[in-house]
Amino acid sequence: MDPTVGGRYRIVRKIGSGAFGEIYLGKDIITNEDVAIKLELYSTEHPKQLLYESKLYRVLRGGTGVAAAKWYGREGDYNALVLELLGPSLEDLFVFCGNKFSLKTVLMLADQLISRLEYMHSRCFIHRDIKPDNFLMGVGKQTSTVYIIDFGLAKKYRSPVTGEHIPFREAKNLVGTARYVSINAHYGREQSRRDDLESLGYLLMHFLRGNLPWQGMRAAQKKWKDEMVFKKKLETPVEVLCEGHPSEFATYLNYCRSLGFEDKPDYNYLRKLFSDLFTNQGFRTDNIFDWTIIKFQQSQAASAPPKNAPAQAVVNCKEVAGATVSAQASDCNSTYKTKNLDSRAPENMKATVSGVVESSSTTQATATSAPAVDACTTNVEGS
Ligand SMILES: Nc1ncnc2c1ncn2[C@@H]1O[C@H](COP(=O)(O)OP(=O)(O)OP(=O)(O)O)[C@@H](O)[C@H]1O
Repeated sequence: MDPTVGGRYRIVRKIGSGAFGEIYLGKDIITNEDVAIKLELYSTEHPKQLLYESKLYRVLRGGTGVAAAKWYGREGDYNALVLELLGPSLEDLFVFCGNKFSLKTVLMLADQLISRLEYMHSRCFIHRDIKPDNFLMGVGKQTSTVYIIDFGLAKKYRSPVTGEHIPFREAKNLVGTARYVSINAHYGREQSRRDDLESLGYLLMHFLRGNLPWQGMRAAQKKWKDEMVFKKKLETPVEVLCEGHPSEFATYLNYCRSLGFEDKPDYNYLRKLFSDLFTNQGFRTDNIFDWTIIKFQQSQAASAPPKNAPAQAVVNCKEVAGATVSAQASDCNSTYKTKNLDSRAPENMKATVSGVVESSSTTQATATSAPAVDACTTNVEGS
């Protein structure tokens, strides 16, 4: 195909892939700015997926932690969506940091992640696929900002005009990623705001603990594996899941699980829960994440024999490592990428001789459960 998209964005190289298409590093030939270009074959089974996502980007436009969508259209055999280029995902960074984040990093992330969900919910949509791969750090001046991506499974949960909530339903197919979905989603109940927040609770515990009790389950079929994950999730009391960690995490999860289907979550309460803990721990709001420190230590080790005292290192790393992380991120995060790009193959390609292994891959919505977004887009933008 033509290496230029929309007459303005030159495709440079592939940087990722997902269930519905591939993502490329691109360059705006007018401004010279780096961009991300998401491509979907026009004749795929889900030909409207990228169009749907482009509409979500329009609905969410202008929100903190939402990438700017620059262009959407057809280019040859492809649909293309040009986006602001972002940095590494929280999954990349989690692996980079040795499959664990410190309490400080988790609390700094929690604050932003709750706000991302609150914003999306305020625009009438739920995400339905909360997982570490779907949060990316920004680049340049935004290296400390968490961005929310992948709106392929997002669903309008209320009318932007009347405020009417979608009805409660049961016997729905599982939508999302088994490892992180809420218990209600496992039961086949229609998801709402509470489910995004409960998923976020599992994600935070995953970061803190380094794993979740229902990880790594094996079964011959994905359906059975999901059942095993569900069973283990049900059998694990919140207090056991959060054992050895500050009680605020159990409070968070119990609160999410206690919400009714249509309830508006008290986002301020949840943020305060974690910000009070942050303060009580004596942490400082300095945007120094675990990966910032590791990058700083690596750059120190590479340049000179490290003689600095640890305290000195922390003081310096904000300036120094901030720049380093930024430089790496704009180079498409090669430093942080630990996964083979092709490891993002759809679930059915991951079955092994011994069966399906529990992983963090997404279960896609069926065509009927992915709603049309046009009405909301028009209304939200018109309101
Ligand atoms: N704006 C962006 N800048 C840089 N990289 C991006 C951007 N958007 C997405 N990516 C990368 O491309 C990958 C695939 O993107 P995305 O998750 O949106 O696609 P998908 O086809 O919906 O994938 P999935 O199978 O996870 O649902 C992401 O994991 C991320 O690494």
